Amino acid sequence: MSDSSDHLFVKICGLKTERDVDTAVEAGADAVGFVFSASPRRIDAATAARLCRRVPDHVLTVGVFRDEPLPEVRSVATEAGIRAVQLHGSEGREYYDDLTAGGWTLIRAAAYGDTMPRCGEMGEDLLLLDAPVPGSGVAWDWAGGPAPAPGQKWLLAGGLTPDNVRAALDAAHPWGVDVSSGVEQSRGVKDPALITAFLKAARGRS
Ligand SMILES: O=C(O)c1ccccc1N[C@@H]1O[C@H](COP(=O)(O)O)[C@@H](O)[C@H]1O
Repeated sequence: MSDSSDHLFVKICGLKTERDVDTAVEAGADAVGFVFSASPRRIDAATAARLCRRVPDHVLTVGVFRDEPLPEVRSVATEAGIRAVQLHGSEGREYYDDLTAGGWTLIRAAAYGDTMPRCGEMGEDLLLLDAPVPGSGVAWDWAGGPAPAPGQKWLLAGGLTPDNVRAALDAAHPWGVDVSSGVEQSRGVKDPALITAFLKAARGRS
């Protein structure tokens, strides 16, 4: 993961095909995400393993989970060969400690709400602030409330698109962004042109 303060980290999530992965990598994504939870984007560990083999080392491979049992998370993450685990449910501290000990980078997803989480308080490496329903394509009020304290590593997600990502960055100043629905032609089906447009817009090259 790049630690450069002027580099915007961009994760493209919910990839299911070789074309999705190749497009995201060629467009300059820093991370690609594979969903292992109930979702139109869900893939199995064997498919993810095949896709991960196409991903160069400088791009982080992330598995997305939501309240699956810890042994299942470990087993799927191992078989898929992903390097990071993103947890979206009410997973306890034991998940973070166990998976950190196993060598995975941990991303903790939290819905934006009344209490502002702090990056690292569960042992995670990265915090992700999302809409209440993950993967719904619904945005939250990025500009309307408090953001994590400056200097924290956090990703903004929820309803981002090539058209609104610049405004979201200007309003919330996250360390990085994460998108799924906003780069799809239909629910669960990625659009290569939208993936490329999102990367260009996020990096200010539109
Ligand atoms: O994408 C899903 O279906 C999903 C399912 C379960 C947990 C997380 C999921 N996706 C995450 O949601 C955001 C992106 O949301 P959006 O579609 O761009 O609004 C991202 O963190 C995904 O990893």
